[in-house]
Amino acid sequence: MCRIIAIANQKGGVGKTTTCVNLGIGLARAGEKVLLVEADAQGSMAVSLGIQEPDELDVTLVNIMEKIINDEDVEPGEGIIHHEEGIDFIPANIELAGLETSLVNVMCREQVLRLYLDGIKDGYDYILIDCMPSLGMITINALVAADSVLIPVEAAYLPVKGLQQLIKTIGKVHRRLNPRLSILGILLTKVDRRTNFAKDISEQIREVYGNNIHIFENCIPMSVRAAETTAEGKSIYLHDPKGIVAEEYRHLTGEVLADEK
Ligand SMILES: Nc1ncnc2c1ncn2[C@@H]1O[C@H](COP(=O)(O)OP(=O)(O)OP(=O)(O)O)[C@@H](O)[C@H]1O
Ligand SMILES: [Mg+2]
Repeated sequence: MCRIIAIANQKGGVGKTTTCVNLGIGLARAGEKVLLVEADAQGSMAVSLGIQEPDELDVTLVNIMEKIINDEDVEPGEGIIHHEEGIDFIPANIELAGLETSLVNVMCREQVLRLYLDGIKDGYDYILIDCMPSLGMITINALVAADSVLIPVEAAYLPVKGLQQLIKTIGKVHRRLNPRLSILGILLTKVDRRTNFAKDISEQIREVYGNNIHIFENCIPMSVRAAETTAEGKSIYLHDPKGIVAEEYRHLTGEVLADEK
């Protein structure tokens, strides 16, 4: 059965896209069939996967969502790009911002992405959705389509306030629109191992949420190697296979695989 995981945090630059790409390719390297969906007008996932000018793409998630909105058929495989590292992906670009605005007047506007993924999910073991840094209608679409949410949190400041808003939104979507939705866990990212931030933040999150929310055992260190992958257009497993970031993303992949389906 396919598991759909939204990677979300309305705070920008916390490592959502980096995690989506490296968890996705990690799962593919473990033999799983994986689709990555970019739900972000910035197009950074497309760039991270080697597409230099996402705004020049002819077919993106936007065209596919427009077809669903207009009740038109989507061809099998339409808009899906095969990546040499063993995953499929659907990129997005700036046009997604326009679509978000026009969703206001659409019937079932929260369900558009779910309707699309319902039609293709049988072909995949995992679908990961890379969300944008906002809690707008496209992110709500991702939460409605998902089974669970992975929340990357940057371990550089005390993030509980922003997390509360995100967790409240996830709760609301769970109650009103998608009873399947759960929180897969919080992943600490960009951890500076010379400081105690990661430990402090884990403790602070546990104080506020008790053991209700899983915090992944491993965390992703701050490393220029991770930052370089974005520009290189390849995963950390190719860019720096023996480094600590690749090792931590392999651990995360193992934890996600071990999580009961
Ligand atoms: N572990 C890391 N160490 C150092 N830099 C990192 C790490 N992970 C990601 N980065 C860099 O930080 C920046 C933000 O990362 P990323 O794009 O993954 O975050 P994001 O949450 O998707 O951002 P946005 O909210 O804009 O979509 C990028 O330049 C990326 O290369
Ligand atoms: Mg991103």
